[in-house]
Amino acid sequence: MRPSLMRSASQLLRRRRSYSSASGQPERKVAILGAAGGIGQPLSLLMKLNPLVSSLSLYDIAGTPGVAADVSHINSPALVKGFVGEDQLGEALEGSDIVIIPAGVPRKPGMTRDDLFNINAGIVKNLCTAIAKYCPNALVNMISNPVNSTVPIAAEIFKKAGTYDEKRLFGVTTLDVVRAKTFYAGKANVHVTDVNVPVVGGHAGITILPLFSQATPSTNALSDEDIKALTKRTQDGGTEVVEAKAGKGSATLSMA
Ligand SMILES: NC(=O)c1ccc[n+]([C@@H]2O[C@H](COP(=O)([O-])OP(=O)(O)OC[C@H]3O[C@@H](n4cnc5c(N)ncnc54)[C@H](O)[C@@H]3O)[C@@H](O)[C@H]2O)c1
Ligand SMILES: O=C(O)C[C@H](O)C(=O)O
Repeated sequence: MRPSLMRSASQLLRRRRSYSSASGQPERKVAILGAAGGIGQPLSLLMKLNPLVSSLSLYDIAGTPGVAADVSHINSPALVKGFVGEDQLGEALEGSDIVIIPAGVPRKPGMTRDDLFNINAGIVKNLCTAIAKYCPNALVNMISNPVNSTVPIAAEIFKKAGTYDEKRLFGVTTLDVVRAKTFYAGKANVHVTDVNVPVVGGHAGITILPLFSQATPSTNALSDEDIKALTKRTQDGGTEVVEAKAGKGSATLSMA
């Protein structure tokens, strides 16, 4: 699962050129499902600022008219449309090149990501069924937790619909890489923008495996104990934010 997990939406946007507009510029439609949520809103902002996006489709079960009106005033090329409720899901997805899914419930303190399974599995199942119908060739970025389970659920839905392509389905775990880089830079006292840390595995607790032995720039300044502590902090990064937000959700800004 990991090779697909590490790509960001902007990397995908650069790779994918589906069709060209009259101006000769590639046009790309991005749909965000769960666009009015804690992740959805800053993600909508970032996609609107991305010059590679020509059409931005913001879907949620509530709140998207306001988010779409707000984001649409930003003076960047993407044409923004808001869609609300299941009746408008098909229209929101139609023709999408990339679908990003932060729809679902976040953790509260004391919960594991697996505790979200029952509710988020159903949400993801419905959304992926619609993706298979309305934009079967889209690249799908799964953010909804538990990612270790929602990605296989999406895969099964797409297999059943006959649209599955392992190269088009991504679990978004970039946040683990972001955290590993930040924590390593702080401990090794190197500039964070110079840092690279590969992370393999999944996106929950000990399935998150940051490979600090492969980190660059390399350093002799870190002891085995330091590496253990960095590993644990990266694995528990989500919980650190959930506890700090004290019942008001999980990571949203670092995620987007
Ligand atoms: N992969 C990661 O690294 C990562 C990081 C942070 C959070 N998450 C996960 O992302 C999810 C969203 O987190 P959040 O903080 O944005 O939550 P949130 O509650 O702030 O927002 C979720 C949004 O999803 C919408 N929604 C619910 N059911 C829907 C449906 N059927 N169709 C469309 N939209 C629907 C809600 O209306 C809400 O606007 C959670 O499951 C969380 O655990 C993943
Ligand atoms: O920890 C969570 O519940 C949200 C997300 O998966 C994270 O890593 O921050």
